[in-house]
Amino acid sequence: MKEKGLLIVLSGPSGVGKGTVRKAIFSGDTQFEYSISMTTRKPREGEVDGVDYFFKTREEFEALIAQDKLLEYAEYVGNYYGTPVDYVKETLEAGKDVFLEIEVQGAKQVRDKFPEGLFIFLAPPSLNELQSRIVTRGTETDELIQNRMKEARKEIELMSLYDYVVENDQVEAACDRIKAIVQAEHCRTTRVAPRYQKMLEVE
Ligand SMILES: Nc1nc2c(ncn2[C@@H]2O[C@H](COP(=O)(O)OP(=O)(O)O)[C@@H](O)[C@H]2O)c(=O)[nH]1
Ligand SMILES: Nc1ncnc2c1ncn2[C@@H]1O[C@H](COP(=O)(O)OP(=O)(O)O)[C@@H](O)[C@H]1O
Repeated sequence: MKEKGLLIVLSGPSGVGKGTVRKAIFSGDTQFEYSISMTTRKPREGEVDGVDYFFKTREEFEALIAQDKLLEYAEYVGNYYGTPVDYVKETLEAGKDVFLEIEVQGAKQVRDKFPEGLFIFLAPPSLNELQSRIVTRGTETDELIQNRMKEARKEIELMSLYDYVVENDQVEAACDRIKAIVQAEHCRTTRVAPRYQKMLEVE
């Protein structure tokens, strides 16, 4: 039987650079499969349906919730965001590592369903730097920026629920740390030993 893939959850406050780091990881050769989320948020300029997100109406999203089609979902700054469960399960079963980039409420739900997942918190070098990244991105109004900073403080307090904290000081350095953590997780005794146990049983 094929060994199941690893579920990797990258979370952290809005504006810390999750999207940037994730895109950098997926721009090169990668052994991960990215799970594209569903959202009721309107597309930003340049975002493509089925690439950045699956963009849904609230009615469509609520139907997915009712049909149990989401591994987790959360309402964040007025919009729904959720992870399609079938894609995640099928990809893990196929032995591939699945990479989720989600906010903290969703990460907590995934932790309950997949305690064996690898939970990584992306942290900003400082709160000032976080705010200036959100402002520089220029996609939010002043009111939304204040909302996101309030959320960010609550999220940083939940850091200790994660297995690892990666500081996003430099994008490339953060990517390298994430890849190194995943490599180490693949070598964890509790993951590898069952395979050897099976070998011993056969021989
Ligand atoms: N719970 C959950 N959060 C998600 C999902 N997809 C994206 N998010 C998070 O929702 C938040 C808002 O995302 P977005 O509107 O794209 O703005 P961002 O702050 O630029 O990433 C971010 O923290 C994302 O990581 C998902 O499927 N589930
Ligand atoms: N390591 C970094 N150093 C400086 N700026 C960064 C870094 N990582 C991301 N950024 C910038 O911060 C802003 C927010 O990044 P983004 O990936 O949209 O965050 P998130 O997906 O967490 O909301 C963007 O303008 C991005 O270019």
